[in-house]
Amino acid sequence: KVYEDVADLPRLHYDFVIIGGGTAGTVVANRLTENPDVSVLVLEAGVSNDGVLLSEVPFLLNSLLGASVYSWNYTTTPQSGLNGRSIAFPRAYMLGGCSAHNGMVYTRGAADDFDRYANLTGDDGWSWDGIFPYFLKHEGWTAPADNHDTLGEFNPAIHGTDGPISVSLNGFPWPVFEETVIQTTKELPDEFPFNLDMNSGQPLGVSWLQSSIGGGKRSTSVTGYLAPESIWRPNLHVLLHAQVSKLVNITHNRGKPSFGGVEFKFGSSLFVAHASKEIILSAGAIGTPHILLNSGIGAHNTLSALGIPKVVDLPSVGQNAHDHPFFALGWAVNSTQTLESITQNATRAAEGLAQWEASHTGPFVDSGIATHIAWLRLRSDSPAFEVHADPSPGPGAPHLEFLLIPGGGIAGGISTPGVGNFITIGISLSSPVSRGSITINSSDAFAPPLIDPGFLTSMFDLLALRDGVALAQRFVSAPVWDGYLGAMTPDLTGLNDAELLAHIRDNVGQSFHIVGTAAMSARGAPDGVVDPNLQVKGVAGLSVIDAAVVPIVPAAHTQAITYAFAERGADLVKRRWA
Ligand SMILES: Cc1cc2nc3c(=O)[nH]c(=O)nc-3n(C[C@H](O)[C@H](O)[C@H](O)COP(=O)(O)OP(=O)(O)OC[C@H]3O[C@@H](n4cnc5c(N)ncnc54)[C@H](O)[C@@H]3O)c2cc1C
Repeated sequence: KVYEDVADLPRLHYDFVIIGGGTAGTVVANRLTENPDVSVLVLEAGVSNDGVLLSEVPFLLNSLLGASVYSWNYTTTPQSGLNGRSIAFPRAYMLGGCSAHNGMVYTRGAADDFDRYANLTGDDGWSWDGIFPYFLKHEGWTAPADNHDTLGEFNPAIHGTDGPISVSLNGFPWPVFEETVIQTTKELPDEFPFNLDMNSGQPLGVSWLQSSIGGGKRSTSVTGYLAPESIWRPNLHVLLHAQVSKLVNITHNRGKPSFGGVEFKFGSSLFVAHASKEIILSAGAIGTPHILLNSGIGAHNTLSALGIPKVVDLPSVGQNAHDHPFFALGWAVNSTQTLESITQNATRAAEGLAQWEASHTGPFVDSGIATHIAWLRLRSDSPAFEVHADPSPGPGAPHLEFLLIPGGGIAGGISTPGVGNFITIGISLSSPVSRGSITINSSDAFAPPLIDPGFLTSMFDLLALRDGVALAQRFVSAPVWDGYLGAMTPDLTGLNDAELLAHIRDNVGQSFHIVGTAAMSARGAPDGVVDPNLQVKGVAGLSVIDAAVVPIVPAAHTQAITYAFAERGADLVKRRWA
């Protein structure tokens, strides 16, 4: 049951306390409470997602991201790689976490990404073959909202059909743009080959977009994992508006410190929830290291300077923060068939929403983020490789991602060229070298952490994005774009190299895929925060199960890996307590 008031919560003692009811936390809560003898409390700082239309309707994504009530409203530290800019850093503040608040793009990454995790951790369970069953387990493939013929748009053999998270192809067509993209794969097949399904572990090429949407509605970790059949289990309690500050009640268990309690604030009062078996941190790549640091788990020097009592010296906590830097190119087009036909036409927008409300069909069933995604490698003679060795995990993994968007002014306000009709190629660096950190500068556990994703601090990242700009221009140079494509907006064609690099630094944003801040590493490795079983090193009875454990960001948007890792993480916890 979901509780909105701590006074209604039946008790404060449970077998497991899960911190964060987000993408991963709800998966773990569901799986652990499949055993009726196990009791679980989920503490979620944010608000309810129940009936939040902005979250349910895929096309309202921009408004959702603009609504401060559903966000932690973070801002990064000044980014030296972005010419000193600080950028807004949205993170969901609601049940379901980022799954209720994200762009819904569903991509798994390259098999090479996962095989590298297996090598790094010495645990084959994190390899592509080890994780693949967990992709199938969480996924429930669903027909698109318009029930169009999907033959040739995906490979059914690699998708799950019975899992709780709906995944589908777009359910509203943009035929002129879609045909132009597909024709490009025929005219430039060596550089931009068609790939039937980018989620096979071999993503290279151009594929149709897949999203966590079912029946025209956003599918979230709440609609999937806290559906009525699980949320009414008597052994599962979820408390909203409960912000965790730190772990408390230290004892010792076989020579290791162990925390028996979780301190949280409800209203203006502090409470402690007790876990007799394990505390599971699922507060995400920002919240998890923040709570660890507040609890005395981190670099001793930093903690001492702030007067936080030291519990375990784990210098990797909060380090290794990284995301995919994102940059967009836009062009005017000679067609009225773009997203602007809705976003710049109040009558059509109102009709679209009314159609969605009546039948869950029409343009509002999709996010508008893309029709296709291209995953591409840099040329082997790229100047980027002169400043850094190839950071990609193998030849089957991309360096760059293109979101192919039938409009401008898309999610997050990435490109807002003004009145007219536009298309956008969103360029994201899939294999960033830059690293930053999540740190604290206060002993007040409720003070926000310092978020430094370290964007473009490596020259490799800047040069690779510059190659991305050239590749995007190459993409739209295929003959099929003649007569359709208008002027580039803003026009970068006249910039010299130094001006282009400066323009990239001035305009790069995030992809919202931060990971790595409580990274897993091999047992006995000097770095890392959790071992391959996701237990915090040097602490008893404490695990991390969320995107923070991913040691290197995959060439993918990060919700699919988070679901899959959470499913495996839940299995590991269950096995420990079987
Ligand atoms: C704006 C945005 C767009 C995105 N778009 C996509 C996309 O299109 N496709 C994709 O694959 N991925 C996308 N992502 C990334 C993806 O959604 C995340 O990587 C993934 O959902 C992270 O899951 P998580 O469980 O680690 O964290 P979250 O889902 O963020 O869950 C953490 C939860 O913990 C709660 N919490 C944090 N601190 C505390 C505390 N102290 N006390 C109590 N509760 C706390 C939070 O409120 C939150 O509910 C996007 C992310 C964002 C922010």
